[in-house]
Amino acid sequence: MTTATEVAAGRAAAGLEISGLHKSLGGRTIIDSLDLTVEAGELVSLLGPSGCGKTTTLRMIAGFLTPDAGSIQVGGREVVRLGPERRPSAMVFQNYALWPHMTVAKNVGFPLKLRKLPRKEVADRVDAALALVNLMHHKDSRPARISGGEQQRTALARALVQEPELLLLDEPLSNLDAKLRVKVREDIREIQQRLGITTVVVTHDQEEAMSMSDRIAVMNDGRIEQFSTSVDLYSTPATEFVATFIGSLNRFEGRIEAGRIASGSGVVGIRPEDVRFSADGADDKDGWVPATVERVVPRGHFAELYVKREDAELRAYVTGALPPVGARGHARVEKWLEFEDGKLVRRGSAC
Ligand SMILES: Nc1ncnc2c1ncn2[C@@H]1O[C@H](COP(=O)(O)OP(=O)(O)OP(=O)(O)O)[C@@H](O)[C@H]1O
Repeated sequence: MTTATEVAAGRAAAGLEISGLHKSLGGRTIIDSLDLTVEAGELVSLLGPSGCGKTTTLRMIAGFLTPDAGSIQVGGREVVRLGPERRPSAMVFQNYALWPHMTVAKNVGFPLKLRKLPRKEVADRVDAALALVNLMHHKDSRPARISGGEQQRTALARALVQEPELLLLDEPLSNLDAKLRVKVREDIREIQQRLGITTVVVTHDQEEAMSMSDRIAVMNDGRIEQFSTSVDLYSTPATEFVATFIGSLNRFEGRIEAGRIASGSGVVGIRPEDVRFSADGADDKDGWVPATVERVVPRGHFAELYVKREDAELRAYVTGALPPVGARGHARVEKWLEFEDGKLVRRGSAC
């Protein structure tokens, strides 16, 4: 029998290199000269709001949609003119696209059957793929009889059984409930790392992208705004769009002067965790400005405070003892981001 390790060994890690990708649909530019390099063995998410072109990009990588211009190379080989079945990639669709009349094993083995591989080899590779996603016990079940998470794993096994050099996942968790989503994304990441398989995931969920990916390509209106690690995107967003899309932001037109929001030409962005509230002790100096708590929203392990200062209303994330609504004290902005024409120009700090 083929083991999971052999499944992995059968797969050469290959990088993906996209350059100058362009696509118009219905007379409108959907993807505009997009470049993206994914290293061998890396998991990259395409993250962005609805309609920004994530799925269109993934479908072009998979070969289901032909670009108007551009190059797509997998492992250094140009694949842009090849049909999906001739590309070294396998895609897991958002709705899984399982055949209801076939068992889990038959579903998983189907791509190999199409390639007319010997029956014994198909059986061995199906077993190995099912073992990999921990589904051997459902081998003979039909899709309707297994859970959403198990259907997702069946679809994943059907992609992995093909030993692709590149794995493509379209919104892999969108049909699962919140709790299962966390478990399945951990499973996907674990399998992806164990196999070292180059993977591109489409998602509109920033938490999902941040928890799974080596790097994230943040897309906006058919372009990549920034391509980096989640830590870097969060701390040093290149644009106001990225800063607003990744995490939460207090946004003001103007600038920070002696710890206060003052009028000016730029834009100031302040992460809620960079706002401090103190109910006692602070003086009106070092950026501490008199403030009143207007709203307290418990969020589990932290709370969101809405504090009103003379210069602005700020959202702050706080932990520990919560002040009551109406409490007076001081609030201080510890760190902030400064943007001009939508681009980051400076990171400011009160210290
Ligand atoms: N066949 C088509 N004809 C015309 N416009 C299309 C076609 N397919 C997609 N589009 C448009 O292209 C844009 C990008 O669509 P795409 O599905 O790639 O977005 P997305 O980022 O994946 O969004 P979502 O998260 O909502 O799936 C959308 O404005 C969509 O309406």
